[in-house]
Amino acid sequence: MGKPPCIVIAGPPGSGKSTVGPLLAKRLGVPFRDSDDDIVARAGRPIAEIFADDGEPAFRALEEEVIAEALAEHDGVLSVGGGAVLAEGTQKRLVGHPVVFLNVGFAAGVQRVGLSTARPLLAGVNPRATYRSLLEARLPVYRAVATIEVATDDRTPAEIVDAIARELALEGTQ
Ligand SMILES: Nc1ncnc2c1ncn2[C@@H]1O[C@H](COP(=O)(O)OP(=O)(O)OP(=O)(O)O)[C@@H](O)[C@H]1O
Ligand SMILES: O=C(O)C1=C[C@@H](O)[C@@H](O)[C@H](O)C1
Ligand SMILES: [Mg+2]
Repeated sequence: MGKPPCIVIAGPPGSGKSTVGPLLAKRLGVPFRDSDDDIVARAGRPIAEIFADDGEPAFRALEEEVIAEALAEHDGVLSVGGGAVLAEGTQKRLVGHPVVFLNVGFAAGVQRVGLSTARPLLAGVNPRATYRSLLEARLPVYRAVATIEVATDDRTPAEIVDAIARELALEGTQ
């Protein structure tokens, strides 16, 4: 038997992918990876620096590459960067994987991201407006790639892990 498809965690910045992903992996007793960490390790520079030095298209190309590798070889939970699912190649590669969409509303999301410069997409003149339009524009994309959607507002990371584990078990019975 081949390796089971890894569980993918997607969602906008501040939805908690890097927080919930490791907790879910721990609960399931499997390894965890985060595509943003893989990118930083490969480039040897922080994400904001890659955006500034090489531009967003170069970042997106690297992102698609590290995710393709992780999907092929990783046996566990993979959190992907907030914009990763916009790439058509990644959308195709996600088919057959359980994909969890961590949804977050504007108010909770703004509070969580704190609109720091570590997130280059939100480092412009009006980060709140940018964040609002990013949530709106991406919502249908997250929903299209996801097999499970979990609301994260007013839930602790532990409660979110419980909800995902329940949904995954249900999904596994279909
Ligand atoms: N359910 C939650 N309730 C309250 N705070 C949370 C929750 N989930 C995450 N956080 C906090 O929100 C912040 C952002 O979370 P995290 O870094 O996991 O988001 P992310 O989805 O990985 O974002 P990015 O796309 O920028 O990598 C962190 O400070 C984290 O502790
Ligand atoms: O939402 C996005 O487009 C991004 C989210 C982060 O996870 C990083 O991948 C990067 O800052 C871009
Ligand atoms: Mg993250």
